[in-house]
Amino acid sequence: MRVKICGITQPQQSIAIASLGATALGFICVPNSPRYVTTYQIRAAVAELPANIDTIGVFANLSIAEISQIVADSGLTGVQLHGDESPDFCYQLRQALPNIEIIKALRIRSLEHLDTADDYTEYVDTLLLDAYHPQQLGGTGKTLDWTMLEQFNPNCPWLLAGGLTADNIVEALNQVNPSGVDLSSGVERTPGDKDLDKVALLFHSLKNIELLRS
Ligand SMILES: O=C(O)c1ccccc1NCC(=O)[C@H](O)[C@H](O)COP(=O)(O)O
Repeated sequence: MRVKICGITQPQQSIAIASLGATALGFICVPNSPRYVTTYQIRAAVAELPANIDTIGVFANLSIAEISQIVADSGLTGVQLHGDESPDFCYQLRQALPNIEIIKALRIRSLEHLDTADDYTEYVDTLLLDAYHPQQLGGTGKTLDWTMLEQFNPNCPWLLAGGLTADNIVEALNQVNPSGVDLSSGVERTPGDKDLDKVALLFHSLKNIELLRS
C-alpha cells in the first residue's frame, strides 16, 4: 500500500521516515501553513532521498507557471493540488508537466460533493480525499466520515487522508479500500516536526493489517 507522510520540514526526518516505510513524502508549498517549506529546503531534502521515494509538492490555488517553476527548481516527482483547482486546471497542468504525478485533493463536505471526484479522474493520476475544515485547507487532524467512502471506487488510484493515526488506521482500512493513505498531524509532535515513534507505530499497525489480510 502507498503511504504518504506529508508536511515534512526537516531533511533528516525525510530520510528516517522513508527508511521506516513511507513510499511518498509531501512538502507544503502553501505560504500560510506552519509546515511551509521553501524550494531550497525541498531541494535539500529531495537530494538525499532514494530515487524510489515519491516527492510531492502540495499547492493551493497557485498558477501553472508558479507550480512549474517550483517543480523545476526543487526536483519534485509530483504535485498535490489542495485548493479549488478545476478539472480544466488539472488538464492544463498535465500539458505543462507531462511527466509529473498530479494528485487532486478534494476536501469532502457531503456525499453529493464526493460525486465531483468523477470530473477529475480523466485529468489526474491520483485523487486524495481529505476532511473539510472551514478555516484550514489541510493538516487539520479532522477525520472524514468513512461510511461515506465505503462504496467509493473511482477510475483512478486514490489516497485516504484526514486525521489518520496509528490508532485509527486499522478501523479506517476496515471500512474503506483506498490505494494508499496520507498522514500529517497524526504523526507529529508539533506542526512540521514529525514524531518518528508515531511514524514507527503507524507502520507497525499497517504491517498487522497486511498480515491479517494475507
Ligand atoms: O498540512 C498543511 O499544513 C497543509 C496546508 C495547506 C494545504 C494542505 C496541507 N496539507 C495537506 C496534506 O496532504 C495533509 O497530509 C492532509 O491534509 C491530512 O492532514 P492530517 O489530517 O493532519 O493528517
